[in-house]
Amino acid sequence: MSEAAIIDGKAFAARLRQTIAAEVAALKAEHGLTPGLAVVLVGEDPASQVYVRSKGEQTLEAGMHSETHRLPAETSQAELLALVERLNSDPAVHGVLVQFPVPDHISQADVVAAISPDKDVDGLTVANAGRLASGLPALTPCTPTGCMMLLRDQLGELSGKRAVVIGRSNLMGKPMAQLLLAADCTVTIAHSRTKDLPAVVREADIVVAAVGRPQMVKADWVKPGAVVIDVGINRIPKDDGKTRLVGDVAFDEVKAVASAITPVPGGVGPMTIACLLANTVLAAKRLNGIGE
Ligand SMILES: Nc1nc2c(c(=O)[nH]1)N[C@@H](CN(C=O)c1ccc(C(=O)N[C@@H](CCC(=O)O)C(=O)O)cc1)CN2
Repeated sequence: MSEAAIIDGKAFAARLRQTIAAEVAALKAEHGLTPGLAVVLVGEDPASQVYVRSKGEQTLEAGMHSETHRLPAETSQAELLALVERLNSDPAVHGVLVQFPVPDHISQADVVAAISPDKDVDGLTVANAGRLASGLPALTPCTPTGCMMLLRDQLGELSGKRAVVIGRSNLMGKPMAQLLLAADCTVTIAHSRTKDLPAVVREADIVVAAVGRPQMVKADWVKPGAVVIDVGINRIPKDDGKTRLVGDVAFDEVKAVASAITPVPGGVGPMTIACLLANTVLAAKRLNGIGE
């Protein structure tokens, strides 16, 4: 059997951003509407700082309004919620995102609950999660939305495929399973308590690994010909004392078995911010009564 195709998420995301920039230009010209995204970062987590900077840069590159609110780690929950409230009622802002993780003294659930569902470009509010689960139009979380785009591009029709999602987070595992279900896949959500995980994963035509355990999914877990989407972003030490980025999948061995696989880096990661821009445009259109 030949080696897996490597799914180039970086190139796909770059094309998606171009399409979004063209749509933004049309919205400005035809409706005088500039979609706006506000990103809030609390504290100085180094990875979050990089992601938030990229979000701001890519928002501007797409021709959109961008604002980044950097708050000190000691910011109280009340202060953060007051800022979210202000952004909820700011007409120049169509998407509000609070970067995670937030410091321990702040409740992530309370922050999500404060975001207006109409501006919830992370797709995390109960309203958007419920709409997705009910088959209603929703803003859907960015990383799973990006995974679906890569899967559709790779496989075309997803209906009838058996999919296993490893991980059950609100940001990734649960919405991924809902999106696959909406595409008529037969979906299993596996997690840390799943018995005989390798056997469960071996049933899948589509494997989505979002568990946060470096290189956990091995070659003998994967059905030959399956498509493997690796959502993990784990830094592991190298021999020279530096670190390198790996996913949740043992890439070098699994690529000999799968028909297609996303690399880390350069697979799913870049799709997250591209889909955030897409969600912001969608939110701006819905808030202004412009048809999709
Ligand atoms: N409010 C949110 N917080 C977080 C989210 C989210 O969707 N909403 N996701 C992650 C972080 N994230 C975006 O916020 C993100 C993660 C990874 C990438 C990416 O492009 N990764 C690159 C590698 C980058 C590196 O070297 O570290 C890749 O995989 O190629 C973009 C965005 C947690 N928080």
